Amino acid sequence: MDNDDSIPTLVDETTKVPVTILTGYLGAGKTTLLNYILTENHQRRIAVILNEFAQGSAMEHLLLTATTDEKGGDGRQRYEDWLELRNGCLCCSVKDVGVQAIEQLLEKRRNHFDYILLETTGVADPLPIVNMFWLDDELHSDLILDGLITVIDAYNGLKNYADDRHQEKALWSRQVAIADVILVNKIDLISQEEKSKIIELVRSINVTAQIYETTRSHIDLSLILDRNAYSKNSPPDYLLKNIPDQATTLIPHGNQTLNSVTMEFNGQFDFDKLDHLIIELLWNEQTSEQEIVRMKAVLCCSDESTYKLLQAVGQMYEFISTNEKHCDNLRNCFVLIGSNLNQERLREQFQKCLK
Ligand SMILES: Nc1nc2c(ncn2[C@@H]2O[C@H](COP(=O)(O)OP(=O)(O)OP(=O)(O)O)[C@@H](O)[C@H]2O)c(=O)[nH]1
Repeated sequence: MDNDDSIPTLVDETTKVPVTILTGYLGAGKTTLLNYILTENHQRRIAVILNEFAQGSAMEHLLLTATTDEKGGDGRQRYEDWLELRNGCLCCSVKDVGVQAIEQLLEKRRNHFDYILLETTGVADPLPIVNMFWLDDELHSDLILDGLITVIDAYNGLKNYADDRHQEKALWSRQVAIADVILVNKIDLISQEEKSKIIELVRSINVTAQIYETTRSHIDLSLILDRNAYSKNSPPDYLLKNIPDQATTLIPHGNQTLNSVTMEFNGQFDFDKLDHLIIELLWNEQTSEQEIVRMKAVLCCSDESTYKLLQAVGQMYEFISTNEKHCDNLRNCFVLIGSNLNQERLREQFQKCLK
């Protein structure tokens, strides 16, 4: 079957409001980045949402600070709204209350903003928040996940990494692991040698993220906003280029060892088998030792003439059909990031799903 027929069933992404999630350890430079974006941005009307977890109360507060150019001139206004909401179910088939609240805000402030930046607290595990925006098309949400930016304090990065061993979940490394874009900030405070070390560490955890070195979080905004990282429109060849088949060096990590595994296969996959394997890996084989936190792939399936993309964050995953024909170039590239990943075993498991 030629899957071109299935593409119209996908929602029209152009009418949705993109959400970029901003994460990073305490003092890394997130607020500095937000201020920079709100000052420099001339393309988008951005709403900033600060996410704070009130420990123990099961209540979540969302503080919205939006900068909007209401009068079309220089009449920039800032306003704040507090939302209080109960923590919701992190399930892709039920809309999270956080998402509903943001949609209501969108409704209330219609025409006031067309882009959302959601800042998580410095000690937050970003996975549940990313999963909150992992929305099935059938839910007809106005929101669409656009990307995940992690800001790193280059000066304290190695120490933050070392401190991970005292944490149950190695939060600093997880923030690095699931990012699409990583800003290695405070570059002004470190030497060339220190810079190489921190970048090598970051790259060893996440092989695919775009890494930018910044001072005071200054960055060309076109590199971090409107990235379409989870869209059917993201070009399939971004993974097919320059991704070597390898497992990054395992880095001892106390309780956990986070690494990336990249694999290339030639041929076509049996979609049902592959889908089954992904469920196994993400739902049934997640243990405290081995956990996949991020997966991306470009692949060819036997019943389709176009490339498919696979995106997974935590336990949420989706296959996205693209318009790009693979012709006879049957390359398949997979990137998996997680703790204690065994490349040999994974390779065997994927190999068995080939036709
Ligand atoms: N030297 C230097 N200082 C920076 C840089 N970026 C930010 N800072 C300073 O670092 C401090 C922390 O920056 P913030 O932007 O508040 O960091 P944050 O990530 O929002 O911190 P939390 O709100 O605690 O999570 C501030 O005093 C900033 O002025 C940088 O590139 N170089």
